[in-house]
Amino acid sequence: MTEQNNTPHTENTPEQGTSSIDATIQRILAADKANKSSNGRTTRFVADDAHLTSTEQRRRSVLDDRARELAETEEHTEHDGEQYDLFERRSLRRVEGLSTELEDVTEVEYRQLRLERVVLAGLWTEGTIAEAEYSLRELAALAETAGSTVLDGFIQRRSKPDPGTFFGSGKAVEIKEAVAELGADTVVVDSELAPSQRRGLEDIVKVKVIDRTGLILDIFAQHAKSREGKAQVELAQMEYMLPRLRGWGESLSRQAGGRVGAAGGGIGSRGPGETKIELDRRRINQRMAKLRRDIANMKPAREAKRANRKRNAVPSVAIGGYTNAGKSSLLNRLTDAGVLVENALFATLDPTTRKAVTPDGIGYTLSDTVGFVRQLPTQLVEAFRSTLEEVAEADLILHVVDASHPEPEGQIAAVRQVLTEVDAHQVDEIIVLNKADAAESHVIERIRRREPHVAVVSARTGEGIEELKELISSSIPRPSVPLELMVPYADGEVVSRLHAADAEILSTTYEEEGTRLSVKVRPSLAAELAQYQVES
Ligand SMILES: Nc1nc2c(ncn2[C@@H]2O[C@H](COP(=O)(O)OP(=O)(O)OP(=O)(O)O)[C@@H](O)[C@H]2O)c(=O)[nH]1
Ligand SMILES: [Mg+2]
Repeated sequence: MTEQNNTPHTENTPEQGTSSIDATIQRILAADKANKSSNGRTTRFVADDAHLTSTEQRRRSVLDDRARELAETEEHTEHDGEQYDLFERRSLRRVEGLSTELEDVTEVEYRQLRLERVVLAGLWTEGTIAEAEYSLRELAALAETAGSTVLDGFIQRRSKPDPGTFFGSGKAVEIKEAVAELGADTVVVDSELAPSQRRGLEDIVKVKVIDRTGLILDIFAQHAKSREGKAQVELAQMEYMLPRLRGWGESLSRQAGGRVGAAGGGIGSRGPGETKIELDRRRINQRMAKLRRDIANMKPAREAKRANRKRNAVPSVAIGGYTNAGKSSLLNRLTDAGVLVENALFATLDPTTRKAVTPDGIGYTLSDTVGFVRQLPTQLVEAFRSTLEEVAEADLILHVVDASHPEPEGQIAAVRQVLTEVDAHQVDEIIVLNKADAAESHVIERIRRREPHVAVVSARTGEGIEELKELISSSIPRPSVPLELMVPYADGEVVSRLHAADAEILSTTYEEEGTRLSVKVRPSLAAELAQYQVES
């Protein structure tokens, strides 16, 4: 990414907007303030901490677990959480405490914005308030992973997003107020925004607005290491950026240029600006075409490897699951792979494949994959399709679940949705409930009851790992050709090979002429062993 500043730069200084829009907002704000001081009150939003892991507690301390209501009146109580109508009217909850540095992914190579201090905002349209809070807390973790500091977070109860400003202009003004008060430079919204909604909201809050998709793309961009991974992320970013090209910074630059009327357009959005956007668009399209070609060219190498594994009939096991569930830790536990384990979201983007053996000596491959997350951007699923398809071709999926999460069901569902999108849903699956050392037993029991194939493990302590190995062993395709062999002692390496390779050794006896073995092997190996075959 280079900093080119082709588009007018957005500065986040409060005094910048001097247009009529700004004046209007100031007026609304002043009126709102007056309103508030007459009946405003702040309460703490208390949640049950007992089930949290240390990670979540740390995260919470950043959030300070405060969800305050901004537009609140005297008669409001916590029970209003269940009263939809009340929430409709005054429903902006606030959760404090976040900051970072974030590269503006929607501007890939066009502009780089540093985001240091962010405010989060999400809509609570369905489910429980607890679920809405998990989602916002996850957004906080994502923002921190991207390098931001989270200052505060808000949840608004609303049946559906406002088409113009997502939160509705009234609530947006409240967010603006919080942004100004906290000195935030960015608002991160916990959904994907339509380009017009992002613009509408940016118009009001007066700082940069990015959405969940943009944030996740940014993390992927920071973490991609392989050439293929980088190309895939860049392609996803461009796909995301293209329809939003008009958007970034436009609202503020439009004001700077003196906006005429409220109907859009006006000075600064036509003429050279328009030409520039067309140029950008063409450049991006060209670049995307090149990326697609590059990615397609990288595919054969991986396919060749895969074909090789298939030819040798080595069973493949894919580790999949929600981000931070402990997939890499499990791979390390099962194979000593030494893969990076990090308490960070999307630590792994490039799939790692390692050899592993079952306790009775059957070889298989084990691959770590990119983690999933709720609302994984479709652009990413598309761009990473070739990587994800590897999961679809596996013989078995170890679906790793963070059992220390109070409600892992939502994560399980999110993962399965992505698996379905890449046609991996018909592959055999073992639910691996990881982090058993930190999990609540009732959560484990609940999932055990729901799921047919469950293993409970702790990649950290090693608990349950042996049982998981047995389960993998009985779930992968086993060698199927029974052979009776007599191997002369002079050909000792054949016996060691049988031990090392993919054979099930049922019995071994040492006789005069050599070693007699009763084995089961894969068809390819059976052909090679024909010369040693004897009657049983
Ligand atoms: N308490 C506990 N923590 C664990 C366990 N397994 C993994 N962790 C922690 O969970 C965090 C994430 O582990 P990773 O193995 O990097 O998770 P991942 O699923 O590969 O994550 P991404 O690659 O980011 O999607 C790390 O801080 C691990 O130390 C476990 O069994 N118990
Ligand atoms: Mg990982």
